[in-house]
Amino acid sequence: MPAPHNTFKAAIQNGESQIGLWLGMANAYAAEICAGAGFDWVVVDGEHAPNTLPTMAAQLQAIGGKSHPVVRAPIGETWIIKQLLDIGAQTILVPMVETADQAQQLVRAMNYPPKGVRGVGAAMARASAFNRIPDYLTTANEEVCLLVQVESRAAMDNIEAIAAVEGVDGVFIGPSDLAADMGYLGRPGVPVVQAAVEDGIARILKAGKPAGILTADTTLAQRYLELGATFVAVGTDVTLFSQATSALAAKFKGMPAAAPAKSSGY
Ligand SMILES: O=C(O)C(=O)C[C@H](O)[C@@H](O)CO
Repeated sequence: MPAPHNTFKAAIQNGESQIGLWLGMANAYAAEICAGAGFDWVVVDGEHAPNTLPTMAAQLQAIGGKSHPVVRAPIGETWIIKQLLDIGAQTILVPMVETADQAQQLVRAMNYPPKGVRGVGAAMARASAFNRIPDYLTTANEEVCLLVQVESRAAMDNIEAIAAVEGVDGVFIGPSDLAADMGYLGRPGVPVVQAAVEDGIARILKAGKPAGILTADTTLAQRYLELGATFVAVGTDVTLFSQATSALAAKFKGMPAAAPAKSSGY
């Protein structure tokens, strides 16, 4: 019995659009609700949400097979990736990747020897169904999926080199951090940033790798899909919840509905 088949990895490799939602509430109940909404993938965010390994594990259990969980590491450290894989994440999103060397290190972190340096602890790991998947160790490498984030000018300059690294399964553009690095903090929608994003998507695709992004702007999301982006997240649980509760309170309290912050793009 092999490691679970990574349907998300297969889908993006086949060019099948995957629509996602970002999870920032760091809560298993909220994750279960969102996973049942119908999104192809959901991001358990270890970078910007108040998550710990136990909270991320609980969310993976709650999500179950309702949607494909993509777990974002807080940073691309080998030991962190090892722990995320062991709690059962098969698809890992790593922020702030700027060079091919970094990407190569991340590929090694994702894979068991001899391909990589992932530590062998599967006998105690949720990833192996607590040692109930007899062939986990010999099949796991095929089913992990590494998504790297390019979100700075330096990273954008290196897109081809990063995408060319064998074992990088997708390249995600981070528009908020890219805008900040370009001098447009909080303004990912300005034309010069959008031009860089569109150029980046085209170059990722030309390099033969799936492209991904996050935007809560429906028009932009459709544009990115038309440009060929494959894994596109179209909102976050936090923003949806915050805006819906504010609007409901305003409706009954006779308050003016607060305009959602335009600074994030999601
Ligand atoms: O820089 C970005 O944009 C991203 O990395 C995506 C979102 O901002 C994400 O960080 C939401 O928390």
